[in-house]
Amino acid sequence: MDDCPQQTPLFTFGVIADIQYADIDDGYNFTRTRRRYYRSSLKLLRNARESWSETAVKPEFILQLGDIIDGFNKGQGASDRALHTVLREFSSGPAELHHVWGNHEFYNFSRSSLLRSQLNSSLHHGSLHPDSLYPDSSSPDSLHPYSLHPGSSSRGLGAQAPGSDIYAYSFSPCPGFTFVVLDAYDVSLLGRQESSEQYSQAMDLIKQYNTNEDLNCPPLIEGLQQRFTMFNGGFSKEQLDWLDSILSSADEKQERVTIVSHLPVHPRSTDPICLAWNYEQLLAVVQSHGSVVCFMAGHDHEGGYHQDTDTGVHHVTFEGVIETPPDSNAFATVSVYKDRMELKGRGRIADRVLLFPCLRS
Ligand SMILES: Nc1ncnc2c1ncn2[C@@H]1O[C@H](COP(=O)(O)OP(=O)(O)O)[C@@H](O)[C@H]1O
Repeated sequence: MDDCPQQTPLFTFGVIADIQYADIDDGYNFTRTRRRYYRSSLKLLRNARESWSETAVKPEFILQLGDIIDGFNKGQGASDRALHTVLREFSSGPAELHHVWGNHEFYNFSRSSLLRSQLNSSLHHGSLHPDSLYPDSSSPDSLHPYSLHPGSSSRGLGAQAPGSDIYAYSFSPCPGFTFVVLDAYDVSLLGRQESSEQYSQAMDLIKQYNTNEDLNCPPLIEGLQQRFTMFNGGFSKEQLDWLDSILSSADEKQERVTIVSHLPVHPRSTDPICLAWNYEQLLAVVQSHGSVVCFMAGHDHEGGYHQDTDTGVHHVTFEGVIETPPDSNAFATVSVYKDRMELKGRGRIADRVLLFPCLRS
């Protein structure tokens, strides 16, 4: 009997990426190779939400992997309205939300307003109030997420990244399992004030590789160096050190960890133009811990998958809603067992069984 796969999941969760809603006509990606369905993305989100509401085993939480609304909203003065529309669609869903931040979050909002918004799920997880997207902007510092210390709650919020404004935190939906939300634009030209030290450092870094006047234009047309564009970013040393400490603790407790980020970090799980700037450093941290089982990302709307041969870690890049035709879908429901995760994809997203690698001591 022991050899029979366990049939009842310990818990389930939903995943959706790159909704990029805007109340505008369809368009195309920059190279005009793929259609973007800006209004339809809301309908596909509704399909996902209805499916999650109707399933027998309700998801414990939903991972929204970033780019929830499109940057075009900003030019139309529609950022708040579009975000409100999308969050209202989510709010009737069955589960708490964990939001990841992507480049389009920063096209619409400043980092400081994001930290105070509903998109900071380390503050708001589980309770959506779409009528108050922007809590009082003079909210007291006591509301600031990083006033919390690295903790060890068995459910809900765990540790949060140090530093004044890094949006990264961990949570544990079930004993033995930890999820880590990473901030892939911690080192970036996006969301950083031009007068800031962080902006200067990001500019120094990108200019080592990209000499184009338009830094959104990749430095090369192929190869890994393409990733040094302004629509990507990376992880600071503080965030990497924080992740390292979270994973050390998970190793000790023999937990299984899933990391989520807008940007993918494995070159074989994505078009290299979508990789995080310092993906090698992130992979090195993951490699030095046995607890990580999966890395989930968005950004590359075509999706991708690779199981790292050294670590056994599954790198899943989810197909984006925005480039999914209205008669299809792009969301997933993941059932977690003690030895595996079963990913049930809908529409463009493939089904996968993600067996956990052996625990390393
Ligand atoms: N090859 C490119 N050259 C110049 N600008 C680009 C290029 N690709 C994307 N951009 C610009 O970068 C920004 C982000 O691109 P976009 O396709 O919207 O990103 P995403 O894939 O996250 O939706 C947009 O302003 C877009 O015009």
